[in-house]
Amino acid sequence: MASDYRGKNKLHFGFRYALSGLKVAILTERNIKIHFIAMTIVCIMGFIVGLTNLEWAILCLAIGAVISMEMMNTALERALDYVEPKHQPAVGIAKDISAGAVLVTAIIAMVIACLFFYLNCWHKEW
Ligand SMILES: Nc1ncnc2c1ncn2[C@@H]1O[C@H](COP(=O)(O)OP(=O)(O)OP(=O)(O)O)[C@@H](O)[C@H]1O
Repeated sequence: MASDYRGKNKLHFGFRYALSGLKVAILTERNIKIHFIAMTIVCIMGFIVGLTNLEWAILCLAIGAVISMEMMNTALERALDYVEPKHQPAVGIAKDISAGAVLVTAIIAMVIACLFFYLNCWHKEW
């Protein structure tokens, strides 16, 4: 389909490939499924405690950052597995750093979510 992609429908095909990547990531990656479940729980809790518009915007950015980072981590892992299937310390370090980036983003998102829930539960005039 390379010729189609290079043709006038480039934008359409680019979007289709991106959606297909998202679908593969959700279906095949356990961690991404966990992130989506966590996102659903956080959103339900957000509705329950009544987050403000600004809090929702910040939370959406944090959730988007975690899921995007996990997808980039998956892409890197797959590319490295293809390029270097054998055990190679440099590959291990690259994968660990990439996984560390996901962890940092996920911790920050969790802190933001906990802070908003705390502020809305204990410091709100009901
Ligand atoms: N080719 C390799 N050479 C050296 N170490 C590797 C290699 N592949 C994986 N590792 C080590 O094993 C760890 C797990 O790698 P793997 O590719 O299995 O990721 P994963 O467990 O599927 O990660 P995730 O849970 O994020 O999908 C890496 O973080 C790295 O430390």
